[in-house]
Amino acid sequence: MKLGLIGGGNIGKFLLQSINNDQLVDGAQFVGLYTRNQEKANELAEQYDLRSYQTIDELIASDIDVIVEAATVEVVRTHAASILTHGKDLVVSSVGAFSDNDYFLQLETICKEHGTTIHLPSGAVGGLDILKAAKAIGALQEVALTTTKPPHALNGVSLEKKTVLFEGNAYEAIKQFPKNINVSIILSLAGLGSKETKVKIIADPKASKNSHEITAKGAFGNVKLVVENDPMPNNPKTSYLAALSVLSTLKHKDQSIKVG
Ligand SMILES: NC(=O)C1=CN([C@@H]2O[C@H](COP(=O)(O)OP(=O)(O)OC[C@H]3O[C@@H](n4cnc5c(N)ncnc54)[C@H](O)[C@@H]3O)[C@@H](O)[C@H]2O)C=CC1
Ligand SMILES: O=C([O-])CC(=O)C(=O)O
Repeated sequence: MKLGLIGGGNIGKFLLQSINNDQLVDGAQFVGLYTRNQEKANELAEQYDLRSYQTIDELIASDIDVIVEAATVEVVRTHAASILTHGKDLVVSSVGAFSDNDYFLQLETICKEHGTTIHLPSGAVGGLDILKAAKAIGALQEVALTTTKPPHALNGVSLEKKTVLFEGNAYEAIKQFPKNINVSIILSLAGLGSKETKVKIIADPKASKNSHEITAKGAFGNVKLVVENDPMPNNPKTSYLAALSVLSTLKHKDQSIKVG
């Protein structure tokens, strides 16, 4: 499996190290990369033995099977359709790009026309299996997410006390916090949609972890799940689990037996 990477930040570098160096995904290798900073791109290309491209379009046109995005919501919105029409599968980190249902359906149609697949990893949360199972018979009634992070992992403002920065639905949350609340959109996609998924974002100067509390109820009963994430060393905004989940998606992509 020949992989192309967009984005050479935290998640991108973790994937390069895990796949090209540590060979954690059988038969897979990153062979091409685009990231915004060309100097950085060339350094990574040399370090991990792959080709760096000047534009995303050139990377898309190259001889690869799968594009892995680890950049921004905007990059996904701009390039996903082109990636899929070029016959490449797409693995997305910035799942917030799928907050709009019409856009989601548009891409689904493109996938069907071109025989391609979009993979959306669970990211820094869990519990998607429960939401999907309950939704299958329309038995899901309510989903809410409360995300608590230290202020420096949110808007960077220094705060003396715990402060609610946002309260509303996932659709508005990702507009205001595109680098912080992708998790609300994966929960929306598994469950009730971005307009019906409740979100609260709290900055807590005493917090050392990125925590996500998910509650849901329906005909199945109810669930409460708290994920207390350690941040990645070089980007406190991103939890380690988010990077692990992208790696896991790649590891299981073509497996014959699917778990969950
Ligand atoms: N699904 C989830 O649960 C989570 C998703 N994320 C999202 O994953 C994405 C990647 O996260 P990190 O690696 O931690 O971010 P990062 O900020 O460390 O790295 C982003 C990389 O993308 C590059 N970039 C920015 N704009 C670009 C453009 N227009 N074209 C190409 N490259 C561009 C930057 O230069 C940087 O190398 C972010 O959108 C982040 O919000 C992060 C955590 C959890
Ligand atoms: O990494 C996390 O804990 C969550 C995050 O940034 C996001 O969902 O965008």
